[in-house]
Amino acid sequence: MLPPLFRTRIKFCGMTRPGDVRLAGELGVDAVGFVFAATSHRRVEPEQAAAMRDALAPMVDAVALFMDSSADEVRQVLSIVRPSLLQFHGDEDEAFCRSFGLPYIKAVAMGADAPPDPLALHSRFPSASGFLLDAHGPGEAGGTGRAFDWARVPRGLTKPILVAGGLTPHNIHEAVVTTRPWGVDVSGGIEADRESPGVKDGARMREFVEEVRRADCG
Ligand SMILES: O=C(O)c1ccccc1NCC(=O)[C@H](O)[C@H](O)COP(=O)(O)O
Repeated sequence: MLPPLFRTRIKFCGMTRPGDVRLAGELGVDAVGFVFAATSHRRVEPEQAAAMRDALAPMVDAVALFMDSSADEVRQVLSIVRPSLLQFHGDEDEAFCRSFGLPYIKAVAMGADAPPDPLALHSRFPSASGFLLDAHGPGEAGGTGRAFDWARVPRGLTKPILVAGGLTPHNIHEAVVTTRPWGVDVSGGIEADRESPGVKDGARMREFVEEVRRADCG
Protein backbone atom coordinates (compact mmCIF):
# COMPACT_ATOMS: atom_id res chain seq x y z
CA MET A 1 0.00 0.00 0.00
CA LEU A 2 1.24 3.49 -0.84
CA PRO A 3 2.09 5.69 2.17
CA PRO A 4 -0.28 8.63 2.77
CA LEU A 5 0.83 11.89 1.14
CA PHE A 6 -0.70 14.11 3.81
CA ARG A 7 1.06 14.58 7.12
CA THR A 8 -0.24 16.44 10.13
CA ARG A 9 1.92 19.46 10.86
CA ILE A 10 3.33 19.66 14.38
CA LYS A 11 4.14 22.76 16.41
CA PHE A 12 5.89 22.61 19.76
CA CYS A 13 5.07 25.75 21.73
CA GLY A 14 6.49 27.49 24.80
CA MET A 15 10.12 26.61 24.06
CA THR A 16 12.70 28.03 26.47
CA ARG A 17 15.90 26.02 25.78
CA PRO A 18 18.06 25.80 22.62
CA GLY A 19 18.62 22.06 23.18
CA ASP A 20 14.87 21.40 23.06
CA VAL A 21 14.61 23.43 19.85
CA ARG A 22 17.46 21.43 18.29
CA LEU A 23 15.77 18.16 19.19
CA ALA A 24 12.43 19.39 17.80
CA GLY A 25 14.14 19.91 14.44
CA GLU A 26 15.70 16.45 14.55
CA LEU A 27 12.31 14.90 15.29
CA GLY A 28 10.84 16.52 12.18
CA VAL A 29 8.65 19.08 13.92
CA ASP A 30 7.39 21.81 11.57
CA ALA A 31 7.39 24.80 13.91
CA VAL A 32 8.45 25.90 17.38
CA GLY A 33 6.81 28.69 19.34
CA PHE A 34 8.28 31.35 21.62
CA VAL A 35 5.82 32.96 24.04
CA PHE A 36 5.98 36.73 24.60
CA ALA A 37 2.65 37.02 26.45
CA ALA A 38 3.23 39.17 29.54
CA THR A 39 1.48 36.84 31.99
CA SER A 40 2.93 33.56 30.76
CA HIS A 41 5.17 31.31 32.86
CA ARG A 42 6.83 30.36 29.57
CA ARG A 43 7.54 33.92 28.54
CA VAL A 44 11.03 34.45 27.12
CA GLU A 45 13.04 37.58 26.45
CA PRO A 46 13.68 38.42 22.79
CA GLU A 47 17.42 37.74 23.17
CA GLN A 48 16.67 34.27 24.62
CA ALA A 49 14.36 33.54 21.70
CA ALA A 50 17.00 34.75 19.23
CA ALA A 51 19.46 32.22 20.68
CA MET A 52 16.85 29.47 20.23
CA ARG A 53 16.16 30.63 16.68
CA ASP A 54 19.85 30.17 15.93
CA ALA A 55 19.53 26.54 17.12
CA LEU A 56 16.66 25.92 14.72
CA ALA A 57 17.10 23.56 11.76
CA PRO A 58 16.44 25.03 8.31
CA MET A 59 12.87 24.82 6.98
CA VAL A 60 11.36 24.85 10.47
CA ASP A 61 9.16 27.85 11.36
CA ALA A 62 10.02 30.08 14.31
CA VAL A 63 6.68 31.33 15.68
CA ALA A 64 6.42 34.40 17.91
CA LEU A 65 3.34 34.26 20.11
CA PHE A 66 1.69 37.42 21.47
CA MET A 67 -1.32 38.20 23.57
CA ASP A 68 -2.45 41.84 23.44
CA SER A 69 1.10 43.17 23.13
CA SER A 70 1.54 46.69 21.80
CA ALA A 71 2.69 47.18 18.22
CA ASP A 72 6.02 48.50 19.53
CA GLU A 73 6.57 45.35 21.60
CA VAL A 74 5.80 43.15 18.59
CA ARG A 75 8.14 45.17 16.37
CA GLN A 76 10.94 44.93 18.94
CA VAL A 77 10.60 41.12 19.04
CA LEU A 78 10.53 40.92 15.25
CA SER A 79 13.73 42.92 14.90
CA ILE A 80 15.61 40.72 17.40
CA VAL A 81 14.10 37.27 16.81
CA ARG A 82 13.19 37.38 13.08
CA PRO A 83 10.33 34.87 13.36
CA SER A 84 8.82 33.44 10.18
CA LEU A 85 5.26 33.26 11.55
CA LEU A 86 3.23 35.15 14.17
CA GLN A 87 0.52 33.82 16.48
CA PHE A 88 -1.99 36.13 18.20
CA HIS A 89 -3.86 34.93 21.29
CA GLY A 90 -5.63 38.07 22.46
CA ASP A 91 -8.18 40.58 21.24
CA GLU A 92 -6.04 41.70 18.30
CA ASP A 93 -8.06 42.66 15.23
CA GLU A 94 -7.26 41.84 11.63
CA ALA A 95 -5.65 45.18 10.85
CA PHE A 96 -3.26 44.77 13.80
CA CYS A 97 -2.39 41.15 12.97
CA ARG A 98 -1.53 41.87 9.35
CA SER A 99 0.24 45.16 9.99
CA PHE A 100 3.62 43.44 10.58
CA GLY A 101 3.86 42.04 7.07
CA LEU A 102 4.33 38.43 8.21
CA PRO A 103 2.00 35.43 7.94
CA TYR A 104 0.01 34.90 11.10
CA ILE A 105 -2.23 32.41 12.89
CA LYS A 106 -5.15 33.62 15.01
CA ALA A 107 -6.01 31.68 18.14
CA VAL A 108 -9.69 30.89 18.70
CA ALA A 109 -11.08 30.30 22.20
CA MET A 110 -12.91 26.97 22.17
CA GLY A 111 -13.87 27.35 25.83
CA ALA A 112 -16.72 29.66 24.81
CA ASP A 113 -20.34 28.52 25.13
CA ALA A 114 -20.94 28.20 21.41
CA PRO A 115 -18.43 26.88 18.85
CA PRO A 116 -17.14 29.60 16.54
CA ASP A 117 -18.91 30.22 13.27
CA PRO A 118 -16.47 29.44 10.40
CA LEU A 119 -17.92 32.10 8.11
CA ALA A 120 -17.63 34.76 10.80
CA LEU A 121 -14.02 33.77 11.50
CA HIS A 122 -13.07 33.99 7.85
CA SER A 123 -14.70 37.34 7.42
CA ARG A 124 -13.11 38.75 10.59
CA PHE A 125 -9.60 37.51 9.67
CA PRO A 126 -9.41 37.16 5.88
CA SER A 127 -5.63 37.62 5.94
CA ALA A 128 -4.95 34.88 8.54
CA SER A 129 -2.87 31.93 7.34
CA GLY A 130 -4.86 29.68 9.63
CA PHE A 131 -6.65 29.33 12.96
CA LEU A 132 -5.44 27.68 16.13
CA LEU A 133 -8.30 26.22 18.15
CA ASP A 134 -7.33 26.22 21.81
CA ALA A 135 -9.20 25.24 24.96
CA HIS A 136 -9.11 28.57 26.78
CA GLY A 137 -12.16 30.73 27.30
CA PRO A 138 -12.57 34.16 25.70
CA GLY A 139 -10.06 36.62 27.17
CA GLU A 140 -8.06 33.87 28.91
CA ALA A 141 -4.46 32.90 28.19
CA GLY A 142 -3.60 29.67 26.36
CA GLY A 143 -1.18 26.98 27.46
CA THR A 144 -3.70 25.78 30.04
CA GLY A 145 -3.06 22.06 29.58
CA ARG A 146 -6.84 21.66 29.19
CA ALA A 147 -8.43 19.93 26.21
CA PHE A 148 -11.72 20.94 24.60
CA ASP A 149 -14.35 18.65 23.14
CA TRP A 150 -12.94 17.83 19.70
CA ALA A 151 -16.46 17.22 18.38
CA ARG A 152 -16.84 21.01 18.54
CA VAL A 153 -14.20 21.64 15.87
CA PRO A 154 -16.20 23.64 13.34
CA ARG A 155 -16.64 22.06 9.93
CA GLY A 156 -16.31 24.22 6.85
CA LEU A 157 -13.16 26.11 7.80
CA THR A 158 -11.34 26.40 4.51
CA LYS A 159 -8.17 27.81 6.03
CA PRO A 160 -5.79 25.42 7.80
CA ILE A 161 -6.61 24.71 11.42
CA LEU A 162 -4.37 23.65 14.25
CA VAL A 163 -5.87 21.81 17.20
CA ALA A 164 -4.34 22.73 20.57
CA GLY A 165 -5.02 22.45 24.27
CA GLY A 166 -4.24 19.60 26.62
CA LEU A 167 -2.64 17.40 23.97
CA THR A 168 -0.24 14.72 25.21
CA PRO A 169 1.48 11.65 23.77
CA HIS A 170 -1.46 9.67 25.20
CA ASN A 171 -4.37 11.49 23.56
CA ILE A 172 -2.81 12.94 20.40
CA HIS A 173 -3.57 9.85 18.29
CA GLU A 174 -7.28 10.14 19.09
CA ALA A 175 -7.22 13.92 18.60
CA VAL A 176 -5.74 13.60 15.10
CA VAL A 177 -8.00 10.73 14.04
CA THR A 178 -11.09 12.57 15.34
CA THR A 179 -10.40 16.00 13.90
CA ARG A 180 -7.97 15.41 11.00
CA PRO A 181 -6.53 18.92 11.35
CA TRP A 182 -3.88 20.61 9.26
CA GLY A 183 -1.72 20.64 12.36
CA VAL A 184 -1.48 20.22 16.11
CA ASP A 185 0.12 22.39 18.76
CA VAL A 186 1.39 21.20 22.12
CA SER A 187 3.12 22.79 25.07
CA GLY A 188 2.41 21.33 28.53
CA GLY A 189 1.97 17.77 27.24
CA ILE A 190 5.64 17.50 26.25
CA GLU A 191 6.99 19.06 29.44
CA ALA A 192 8.86 17.21 32.16
CA ASP A 193 6.38 18.19 34.90
CA ARG A 194 3.91 20.89 35.89
CA GLU A 195 6.43 22.61 38.14
CA SER A 196 8.77 23.47 35.24
CA PRO A 197 6.79 25.27 32.52
CA GLY A 198 8.85 25.60 29.36
CA VAL A 199 11.22 22.73 30.19
CA LYS A 200 10.47 20.08 27.59
CA ASP A 201 11.07 16.37 28.01
CA GLY A 202 12.95 14.66 25.16
CA ALA A 203 11.18 11.31 25.50
CA ARG A 204 7.74 12.96 25.51
CA MET A 205 8.63 15.07 22.48
CA ARG A 206 9.65 11.94 20.59
CA GLU A 207 6.57 9.96 21.67
CA PHE A 208 4.27 12.82 20.66
CA VAL A 209 5.72 12.91 17.13
CA GLU A 210 5.57 9.11 16.84
CA GLU A 211 1.89 9.12 17.81
CA VAL A 212 1.02 11.82 15.27
CA ARG A 213 2.77 9.82 12.54
CA ARG A 214 0.94 6.65 13.64
CA ALA A 215 -2.36 8.54 13.30
CA ASP A 216 -1.31 9.80 9.85
CA CYS A 217 -0.87 6.20 8.71
CA GLY A 218 -4.23 5.06 10.08
O1 LIG B 1 1.78 28.98 27.01
C1 LIG B 1 1.39 30.02 27.56
O2 LIG B 1 1.74 30.31 28.72
C2 LIG B 1 0.48 30.99 26.82
C3 LIG B 1 0.15 32.19 27.42
C4 LIG B 1 -0.69 33.08 26.76
C5 LIG B 1 -1.21 32.77 25.54
C6 LIG B 1 -0.88 31.56 24.94
C7 LIG B 1 -0.05 30.66 25.56
N1 LIG B 1 0.27 29.45 25.01
C8 LIG B 1 -0.22 28.96 23.80
C9 LIG B 1 0.29 27.59 23.54
O3 LIG B 1 1.32 27.21 24.03
C10 LIG B 1 -0.43 26.64 22.70
O4 LIG B 1 -0.88 27.30 21.57
C11 LIG B 1 -1.57 25.94 23.36
O5 LIG B 1 -2.20 26.81 24.23
C12 LIG B 1 -1.27 24.62 23.93
O6 LIG B 1 -0.96 24.63 25.27
P1 LIG B 1 -1.09 23.29 26.14
O7 LIG B 1 -2.50 23.10 26.53
O8 LIG B 1 -0.18 23.50 27.30
O9 LIG B 1 -0.59 22.17 25.27
